[in-house]
Amino acid sequence: MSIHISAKPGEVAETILLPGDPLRAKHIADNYLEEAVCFNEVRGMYGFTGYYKGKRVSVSGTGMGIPSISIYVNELIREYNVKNLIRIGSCGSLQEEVAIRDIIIAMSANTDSNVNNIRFPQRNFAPTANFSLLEKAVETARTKGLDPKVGSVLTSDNFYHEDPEEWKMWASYGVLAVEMETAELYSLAAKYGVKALSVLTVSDHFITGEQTTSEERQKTFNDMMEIALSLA
Ligand SMILES: O=P(O)(O)O[C@H]1O[C@H](CO)[C@@H](O)[C@H]1O
Ligand SMILES: O=c1cc[nH]c(=O)[nH]1
Repeated sequence: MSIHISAKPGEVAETILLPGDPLRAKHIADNYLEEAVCFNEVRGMYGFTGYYKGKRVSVSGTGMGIPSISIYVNELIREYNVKNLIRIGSCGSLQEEVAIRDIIIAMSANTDSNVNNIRFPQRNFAPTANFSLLEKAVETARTKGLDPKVGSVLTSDNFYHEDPEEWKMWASYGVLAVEMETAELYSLAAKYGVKALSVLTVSDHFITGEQTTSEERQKTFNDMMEIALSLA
C-alpha cells in the first residue's frame, strides 16, 4: 500500500475517475460499476475498481483542495501506475452564459495557489488538459444532446474568498468557473507524462446566486459521471 491508499499492486485500473467527495465515488461504484471492489477506506477516502460496459475502471475521492488531490494523484501515478485521471467535480459559474447544472470541460486551469510558483520560481506554467481526453469528452457530451462549455477554470485555494469581488477579475478574462483541484491535477499529469481531464458540473452561480443541494452534488450530476466513464 501507499501512505494514503491501501490498495494492493494491480487493484487500481489504468483509468480512474476522481470526484472530490468520497461518497460520490461510492455512488458511482454502486450505480454504474459491475463487480465493484473497494480498494481503499483509509481516512474514509473510498476507492473502488469495477467494470463499466466491459472496461476496467476505478473511482476514488480526492478530498477538497490542492494539497489533498496532490497526495492522491501522486500516489496513484507513482505507486499504482494510473495513466488516465479524470476529475469529476462541482464548480461555481462566473459567467452569465454558463448556467447552473451545465457541464464544463476544463481546457486549462488558472490558479491563485502558490504550488506552481514553488515548482517554477519566477516563471509561469500553464496547466492544460490532455487533448485526446478533452476531444472525446466534448464529443460524448454532444452525442448526449448537451452543450458543454469548454474553456479555462480557476483553481482556488479558497472556497470562502477574502475579497468577495475578486471573482469578477477572473470573469473579465473569460474564466468560466471556480473549483479547487484542476491546476494541480494537470500539473502532476504533465510532470509524470500521463493524461488528465476535469469534467465539472456547475453547482452554484456567482451571478444569479443559485445553488444545488449537497445531496444533488453527491448523487446526481449523472451526465458528468457518464461522460467521464465513457473515457474509460
Ligand atoms: O465537488 P468537488 O469535486 O469536491 O469539487 C468542488 O467542491 C469542493 C468545494 O465544495 C471543492 O473540492 C471544489 O473543487
Ligand atoms: O470550489 C468551488 C466549488 C463550487 N463552487 C464554488 O464556488 N467553489
